[in-house]
Amino acid sequence: MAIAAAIFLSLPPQIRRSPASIAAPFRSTSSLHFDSFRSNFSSLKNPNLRVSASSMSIGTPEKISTTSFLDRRESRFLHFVKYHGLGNDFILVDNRDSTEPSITPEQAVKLCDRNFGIGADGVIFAMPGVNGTDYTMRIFNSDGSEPEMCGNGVRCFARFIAELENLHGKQSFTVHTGAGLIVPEIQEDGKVKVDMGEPILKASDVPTKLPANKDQAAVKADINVDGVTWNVTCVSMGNPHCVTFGNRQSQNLTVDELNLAAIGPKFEHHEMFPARTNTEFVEVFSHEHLKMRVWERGAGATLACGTGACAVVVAAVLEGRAGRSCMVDLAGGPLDIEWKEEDNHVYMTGPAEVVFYGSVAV
Ligand SMILES: N[C@@H](CCC[C@H](N)C(=O)O)C(=O)O
Repeated sequence: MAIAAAIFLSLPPQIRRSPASIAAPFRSTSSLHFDSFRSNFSSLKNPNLRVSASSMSIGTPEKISTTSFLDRRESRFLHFVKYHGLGNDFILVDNRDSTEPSITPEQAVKLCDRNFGIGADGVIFAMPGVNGTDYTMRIFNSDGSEPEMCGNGVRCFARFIAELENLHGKQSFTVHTGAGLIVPEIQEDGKVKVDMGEPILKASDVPTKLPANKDQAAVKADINVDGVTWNVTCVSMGNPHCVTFGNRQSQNLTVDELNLAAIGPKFEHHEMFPARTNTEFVEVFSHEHLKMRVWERGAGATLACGTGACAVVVAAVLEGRAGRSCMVDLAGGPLDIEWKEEDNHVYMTGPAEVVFYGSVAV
């Protein structure tokens, strides 16, 4: 697999354009243009990794328009745009012409590799809608598994669709996902507010084998992980989450002190989670302000997890630790989450940004 053609980077924060123009980042005349690096990259150890063009210029007019770039349909090349939502990064693929993803899970693993590929937490496919929805979103994690939903991913998805369809300003879409209907809405300021639907609390549907309470939910349940008894609440946002605020040794976590790489996989593969699990470790600052670190199923430690932040607020409400509307700090930045009493839906608001676009031979 060779990475080829032009790679364009979005502007660094200090020279980013106004929010209104961020909606059309590719059309900027001042994007960093990395047409470059042939010599640098050719010396890399991976002979399959190539960036083909040959000059680097900053502040040049664009040489390839977004539309012409994404409209190319050479069969050997996969054209992509890389986005991130608070550092949770994805390779977005225009798959609107087919109901099957254009690459396999094995190819996704290679593309997501941060040393030998493009580097990402997952690959997201924009596909035709079903059952009257505008679009379908599918995603492969960086380990090739397919989750039901991705919160940061769906914000990136909305911005990707707006770019593909040349839409500006406030826009909303209905998106079919493995978690059912999800409705992202691009706001005037460029952030994306997403109706993430209702949380699933029934333990067997999360799924978890942990003991349930009278409402069939696993709330404040004890789980032994590697000799430590953790107190957890399990929530599905379409995908499974195990949320913890502490363990027997430390009732209130200081999340920066955790060795996530050591403890995360032990939760992910714990026998109490038949579909594996995402795990959120949470510190409570106040009733409206939480901080979390996440170990994601199929992707490991990531800088942010949208479904995870939603699950955290639901769990915090169920445990009486926070109100229904919270700011959740993640390693990549904050998300605003609200679990509305009126409709029982969770709403997530946060950014989604282009990183670069390019092509890869597959
Ligand atoms: N980072 C995502 C979640 C992606 C899926 C997750 N790894 C899973 O397997 O469930 C988010 O922002 O929600």
